[in-house]
Amino acid sequence: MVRPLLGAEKQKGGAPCVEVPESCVVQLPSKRGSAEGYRYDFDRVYKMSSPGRQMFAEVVQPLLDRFMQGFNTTVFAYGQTGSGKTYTMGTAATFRQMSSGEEGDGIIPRSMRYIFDSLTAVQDAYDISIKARALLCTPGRSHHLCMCAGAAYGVHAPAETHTADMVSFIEIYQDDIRDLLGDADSYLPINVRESPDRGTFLENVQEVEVRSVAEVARLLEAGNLHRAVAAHNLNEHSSRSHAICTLHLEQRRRPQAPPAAKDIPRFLRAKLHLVDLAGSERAKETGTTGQQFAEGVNINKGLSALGNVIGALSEGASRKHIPYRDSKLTRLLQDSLGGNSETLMVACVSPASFNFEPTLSTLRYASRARSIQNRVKQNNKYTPEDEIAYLRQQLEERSAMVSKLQSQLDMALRMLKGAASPNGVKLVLPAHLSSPVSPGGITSARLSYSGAGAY
Ligand SMILES: Nc1ncnc2c1ncn2[C@@H]1O[C@H](COP(=O)(O)OP(=O)(O)OP(=O)(O)O)[C@@H](O)[C@H]1O
Repeated sequence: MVRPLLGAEKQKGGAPCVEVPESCVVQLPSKRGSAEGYRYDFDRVYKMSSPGRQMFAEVVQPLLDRFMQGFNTTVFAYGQTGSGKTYTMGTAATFRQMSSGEEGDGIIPRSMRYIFDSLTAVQDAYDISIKARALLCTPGRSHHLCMCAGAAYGVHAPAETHTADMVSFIEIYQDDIRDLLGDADSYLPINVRESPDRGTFLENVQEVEVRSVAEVARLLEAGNLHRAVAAHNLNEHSSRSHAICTLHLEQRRRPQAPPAAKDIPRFLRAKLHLVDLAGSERAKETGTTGQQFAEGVNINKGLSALGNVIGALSEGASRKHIPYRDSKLTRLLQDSLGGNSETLMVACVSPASFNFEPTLSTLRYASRARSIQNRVKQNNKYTPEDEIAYLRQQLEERSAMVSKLQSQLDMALRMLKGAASPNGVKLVLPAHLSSPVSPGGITSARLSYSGAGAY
């Protein structure tokens, strides 16, 4: 993704130096100005101010379709500070942008709307219930698709399935994972764990249930308020952490599914990581000191660990050890980088001539990543433990709903009993409703009135 030259870059004397001669090619001039230059081929290159709609339709949407068919998916933006990662991902989208839809929207708002719309459309057609959960935790125009072939299903979540989403939104700040929507006072450490079924996952993160784009938007907007951001010479709103928004989707065929739906997988589970990395930076150019300088050092350290993992993976089977454990970022993205995930890397670059070196480095980085071949599989294994966890969750949800209804009814009854009627209306309650309501009272409660006039 090659963003436009910014006003501040023009003022600094920057001239455009990135060429896009074809839709899949990026060129940089040679450092000495000879005709040779540097040329890189990618799956697709965008050079425009509002690439959102086209880029989403061409490269993100097909991945989301696979995600809804049970394949793990990752989209991550990489590039130097100020190159347009947050803009491209749409990480800082407000509630309004996320839920209404605008031309300049980035990948995250578009993805959320697309996923919920797709699931809702299927629900309308087939009477499917959709449920989402939100889980939150701490810390170009060029891109590369590392995709592996796999059997695709024509329709995802067809008739009579139950679906559930869980979103997590975290930041990794100075190699510390922080829950962006969780309880800031929580003392429980957030750890990266691994399991054969779930791959890498986070322990001790809060889960919040969501059922619509609006609910996810509200959570992500709130999470963004907690994200570490600061101004420096190259970006007024520079992200000081890596942000990872994760959506977990589970689809379960209903027992009463019609015979036509019997050949669809009984169970599908997949996770989608949407990652806005902090940008690589040089203190000489950003002019950072003190705390911001320390942040920059940590950002570069995490990115260098990521570079080492990509480098090792690009060597293929000859490389036995992949240094995932060198940083929390690479541990958390282990599946995305070299495991069971279809991954899209969006390499963001500035066109300004004075950013030549970081741009060249980003293109080299993306070019190496392009040779990585992941092995993906559809996640459709359904174990007895899954069934137990599902039933337990259903039970907890229903108990919570009953408690909520009880307290609402108790409150309403107290208000009714305490109110004095101006025209002599007397409220008569059944005896069992005179005291706080029992669970059985919810279905049997009836209010009756005696006396004249409306209350
Ligand atoms: N495609 C684009 N069209 C117009 N402006 C853009 C585009 N991409 C980025 N910008 C502008 O460039 C500036 C830097 O973008 P952004 O904050 O997304 O960079 P970043 O790579 O996330 O930086 P950092 O790593 O410091 O967080 C912002 O002012 C943003 O509005």
